[in-house]
Amino acid sequence: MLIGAIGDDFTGSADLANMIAQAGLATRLYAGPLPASATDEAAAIVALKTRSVPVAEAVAASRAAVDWLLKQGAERILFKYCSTFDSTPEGNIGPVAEALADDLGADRVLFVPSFPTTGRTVYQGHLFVGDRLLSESPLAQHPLTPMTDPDLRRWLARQTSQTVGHLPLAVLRAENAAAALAEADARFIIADAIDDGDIDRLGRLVLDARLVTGGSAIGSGLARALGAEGMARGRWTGVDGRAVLMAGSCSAATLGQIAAYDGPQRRLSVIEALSADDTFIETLAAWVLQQDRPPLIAASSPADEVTAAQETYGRERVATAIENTFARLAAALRQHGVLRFVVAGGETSGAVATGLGITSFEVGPQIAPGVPALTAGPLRVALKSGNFGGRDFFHRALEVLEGR
Ligand SMILES: Nc1ncnc2c1ncn2[C@@H]1O[C@H](COP(=O)(O)OP(=O)(O)OP(=O)(O)O)[C@@H](O)[C@H]1O
Ligand SMILES: O=C(O)[C@@H](O)C(=O)CO
Repeated sequence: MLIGAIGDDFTGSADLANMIAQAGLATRLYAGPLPASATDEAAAIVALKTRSVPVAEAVAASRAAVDWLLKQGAERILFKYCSTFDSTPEGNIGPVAEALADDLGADRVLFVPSFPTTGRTVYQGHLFVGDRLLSESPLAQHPLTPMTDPDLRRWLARQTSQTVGHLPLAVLRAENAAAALAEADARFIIADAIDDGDIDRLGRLVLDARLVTGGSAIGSGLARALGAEGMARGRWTGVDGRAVLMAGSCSAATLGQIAAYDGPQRRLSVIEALSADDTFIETLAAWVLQQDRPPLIAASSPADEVTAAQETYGRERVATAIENTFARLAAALRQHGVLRFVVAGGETSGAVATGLGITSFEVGPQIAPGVPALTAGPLRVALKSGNFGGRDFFHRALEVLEGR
């Protein structure tokens, strides 16, 4: 296993799997109880749910997953977090990186959140989303991990007792970058990177490191540095079976994709989700099966409606009810022979994968930057982070899952 990786959320892990697979490595995404032994793919990604859980829980789950990867023969470890460095002053990026660095005996660890294709870049130690500083982007208002400081050196330093340094762009692009890095007097180093050339430079720099951390782009830089391009890849085949689309993400991108989808649509209301019994699930499944074209079921609402529902019923309660409804619906539809599932939203995707009883996926072609087509037995699945994909994402996903 050339790359063993953990991701701190579900669709972020799928994003990483996509980037590594696109670079040419056969890749498997694990998303549930880990099997006794891994299959023989060159890259394995374990999807965790550690971004917003208490620090100790995140550290324990990450260490256990890395231990499993090492037992499967992983030659190097990649810790994937969000390209917008989603975390709080307590963690979880710093504490998890610290525990892994200790376990792996890594005396220098690079932090590479940059994902240039999606406009997330780091320059002078500051993270940009498009042409805005992170703290002036919508991420500053994130409900769980508000990113109010764009200086990643300062942000990471709050989360860890390790020394935090910086690899400036000019040094990265110079001939002697490796020597300069070797002499850095900090254990944790935030790396500048503003384009894919920088990502490739960083991929080469970390080739011999036991541990690297970052967004999904460094996964592809590393894979390319490993010469992945020439390696054999699994053959993707689509399926032309029944399909369903499910949206639980309320991001602006997902709301636009729902508005643009011209197939049959049905809303799943908060009230319905809170009181969903078996009869409701079967009725919803029957509606899906009656449609001539792939139908979309969406709970997604604009921010003010989400806030109102959360204030009335409780944030956790609403989220869990909607996620459980999608999970049960997916299980029922699977029983009725649905083979293609397209899901929008990280938490929603995790719930649906669990409902379908999937514990690992083979990674296929890219549907959109950050979103791969996935195979699990006879099923073809697309799991999309809230903010990813163009307006025609749902159509595009159905086409790719069908093999077109
Ligand atoms: N109408 C609604 N009112 C309140 N909560 C909702 C509503 N619709 C969906 N939700 C909940 O909002 C959450 C959306 O999170 P999810 O991770 O699926 O999407 P996201 O945050 O856009 O995606 P990502 O984490 O990939 O960026 C889920 O827990 C979902 O159940
Ligand atoms: O890195 C990203 O932007 C995504 O993979 C992600 O983790 C979104 O939550």
